[in-house]
Amino acid sequence: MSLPEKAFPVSWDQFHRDARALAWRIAGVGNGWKAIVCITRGGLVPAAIISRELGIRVVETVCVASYHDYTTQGDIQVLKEVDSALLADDGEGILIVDDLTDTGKTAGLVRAMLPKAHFATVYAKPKGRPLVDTFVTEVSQDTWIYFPWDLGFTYQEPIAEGHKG
Ligand SMILES: O=P(O)(O)OC[C@H]1O[C@H](OP(=O)(O)OP(=O)(O)O)[C@H](O)[C@@H]1O
Ligand code: HPA
Ligand SMILES: [Mg+2]
Repeated sequence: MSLPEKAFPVSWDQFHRDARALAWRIAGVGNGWKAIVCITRGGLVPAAIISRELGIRVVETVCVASYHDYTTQGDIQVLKEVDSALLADDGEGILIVDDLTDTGKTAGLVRAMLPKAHFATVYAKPKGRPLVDTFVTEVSQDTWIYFPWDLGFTYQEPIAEGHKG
């Protein structure tokens, strides 16, 4: 397991604010969305917030997994496809939501299912950025984003201790 150099920890409060900021940006793009398609599991949390903010009550999932060993990406697996009723019109009027795009592999796969859908993520890294239409914050490729649902309270070593030779 190789740990990325930089850490970007996100609290629940910050995630809520960032997901709301994403909802504001999507509201500026258009309205009348037919449904949200959220990419599980990470997309479930921003999808709940966006669904509430924009009044989109039809929320579908596409279930994809690729990071099987914490920070190491393996083969991408589609565990559940999008309901065929939502595949009409190549995804026109559909809002795809995920927590982040990193290498862009997941975004590329789901985009191919719904080519005309609008793709939104809360965070984006440079490799994945060209695959999403709307995002809130970009972090560098060598940064790992720690989401609040993956974290607990632990002792933090003082900064100076970590720099001792
Ligand atoms: O741009 P990529 O390199 O494809 O990575 C981004 C994807 O990786 C994570 O999901 P993961 O597959 O770990 O599953 P999870 O959402 O269940 O945590 C994250 O939630 C994105 O969906
Ligand atoms: O930076 C990340 N953080 C959490 N999950 C992820 N899945 C891909 N990249 C990341
Ligand atoms: Mg995911």
